[in-house]
Amino acid sequence: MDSVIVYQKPTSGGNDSAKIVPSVNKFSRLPERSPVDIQFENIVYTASLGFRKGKKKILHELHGRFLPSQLIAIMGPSGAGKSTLLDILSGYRITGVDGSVLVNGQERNLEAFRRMSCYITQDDRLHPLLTVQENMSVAADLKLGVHVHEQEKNDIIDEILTTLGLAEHKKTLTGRLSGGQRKRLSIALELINNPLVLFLDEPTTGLDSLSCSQCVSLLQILAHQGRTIVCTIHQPSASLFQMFDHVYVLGQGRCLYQGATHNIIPYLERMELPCPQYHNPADYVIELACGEHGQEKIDKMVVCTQNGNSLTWFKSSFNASDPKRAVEPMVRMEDESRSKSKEVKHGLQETSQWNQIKVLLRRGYIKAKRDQTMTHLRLLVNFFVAVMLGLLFYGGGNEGSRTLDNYNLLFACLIHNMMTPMMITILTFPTEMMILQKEHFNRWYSLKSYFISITIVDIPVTVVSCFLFSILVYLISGQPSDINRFNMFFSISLLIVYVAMSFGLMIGAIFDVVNGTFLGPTLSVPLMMFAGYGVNLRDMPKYLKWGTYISYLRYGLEGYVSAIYGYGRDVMDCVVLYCHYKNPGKFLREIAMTGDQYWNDLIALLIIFILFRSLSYFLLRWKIKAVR
Ligand SMILES: Nc1ncnc2c1ncn2[C@@H]1O[C@H](COP(=O)(O)OP(=O)(O)OP(=O)(O)O)[C@@H](O)[C@H]1O
Repeated sequence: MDSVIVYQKPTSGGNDSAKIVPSVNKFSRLPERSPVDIQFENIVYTASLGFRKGKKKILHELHGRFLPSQLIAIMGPSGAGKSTLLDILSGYRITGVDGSVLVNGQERNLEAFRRMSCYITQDDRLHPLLTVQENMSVAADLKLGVHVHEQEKNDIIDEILTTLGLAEHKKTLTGRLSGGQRKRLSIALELINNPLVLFLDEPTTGLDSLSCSQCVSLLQILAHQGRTIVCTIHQPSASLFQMFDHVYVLGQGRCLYQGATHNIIPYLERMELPCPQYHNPADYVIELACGEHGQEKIDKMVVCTQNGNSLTWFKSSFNASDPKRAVEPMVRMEDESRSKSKEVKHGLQETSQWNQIKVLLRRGYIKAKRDQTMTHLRLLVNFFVAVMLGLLFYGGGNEGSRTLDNYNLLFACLIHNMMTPMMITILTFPTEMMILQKEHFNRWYSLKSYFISITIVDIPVTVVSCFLFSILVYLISGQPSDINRFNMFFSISLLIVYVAMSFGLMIGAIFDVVNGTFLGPTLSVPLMMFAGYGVNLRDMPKYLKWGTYISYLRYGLEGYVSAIYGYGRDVMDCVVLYCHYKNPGKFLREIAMTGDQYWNDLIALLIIFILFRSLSYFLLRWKIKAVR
């Protein structure tokens, strides 16, 4: 039966959270599949503390059962293991985990389970440069597939946004939404494919009390429609606490209470730990879990709940030994997942790789258009640096007395083309990585589709900014008026930019912004040393020669020199009495370059680019698995 959802559109501007007033509004998209009963037994989580530092047991042989159509709170003091338990139940954390998770009475099939569940992280990992509508439409295109008609997708989006009180913010950029609105959008995005199970890590953190109760009452409604909704929550107010149907209290990685919310007071009385009058039971139970009333009280509670195994305090209507309920839905669930896998052959994702790439390219294009750093600033920086370098070395390109200056200019161009794209990638990718982890785990797209799309989407801005830089520097500094030489100069610049970006991607995929910003330039210094600029390639000590083969800057510099001075360039002008290097051949001999290595350098750069790109893909794949 369809249930009723309760949000009314605000009537005028101002703080909308104060105006989302319950009203009658039908949320027709009820779960079409059977409800999900989650049971877990003997869950142990052991975290590795690092090389030779041993291990730490975080969760201790936990048991528990979460029923469908209930809003469940995992509560406990900070560090009790709430997020860890949620990660394990959602299937996000798989390393270091022992014990079993049962879905409708049968061992969980992680793939089938992921198809019907979603995980909403504590920090709202959203694309700030997309509007609410754009975010929703990308999610719909990725999660509903191409067989769903556009109009149907829009109806679904409208319904969800209206339900969650976001309809009037459709055109607002996500970055400008309030904390509560962002939280609701995070939920809205995952509701698009109508999951049966929702896991939310601290959905109320950072929200004011009204937004908190709105968020929880929304979850309550969604749960009562047949979904199983599990949230971690820190220390709810008394009124918020009452909104949950079921509570699971954790302390020191063990279960102190599991049962209906209204049974917690009788439970505490039975334990001879009565909740003081006028005291919020949630506060009191957290005090107990913290050990404020003594360690023996914690131990006593763990024994009484059998570490989560006891079902005594579940609501009275619950019948644990209903075999029909335990098996039948699971059979249907398996059937659904089988029939689904017959019609969709895209791995865990709902749509084909081609569609994923298409949608991600569309999203990438919108982001690039609005991005101040990656697009506008990048174009501006290239323009200004090119003009400044051009003016500094004005007209020196064909002047025999300034050959060494011109060589310095080529090196400066090399460093610019390396540093700017590398640093931008190192600084921006870790934020993208957080969103990628969430969206990839929630099966929006495969890593391959994501990687292909970020490689393609950046091409126009990269090519335009590199071309702008190259042509300005080339013309202002008076390099040879030869279109072939310019093309050679531009091609080397573009390859250096791409190699540097891939290098930045490798660092950004593994390290955070702080470590990445340190490592990027630090690792680039030896590469500069081996470029053959300070110490030329002939004078490089034998035992360090290998460095010149692996430094992509060496191929860049050699390629530039070949483009400008190689291939039989004529003697240059000389406006003073004596120009030592007016003969390009003499200059090339002096810097130990032959000037005819352009194609070798180009191929070497291409190979390094392909190598770095492939490596960054594998590092990304490894990182995504390693965090789990
Ligand atoms: N990979 C890890 N290595 C070492 N310790 C870990 C690791 N993961 C979790 N822990 C520890 O396990 C404990 C539980 O962490 P968890 O994040 O689950 O707590 P929590 O109850 O969600 O806390 P909070 O409410 O503060 O978020 C903490 O003491 C944490 O330091």
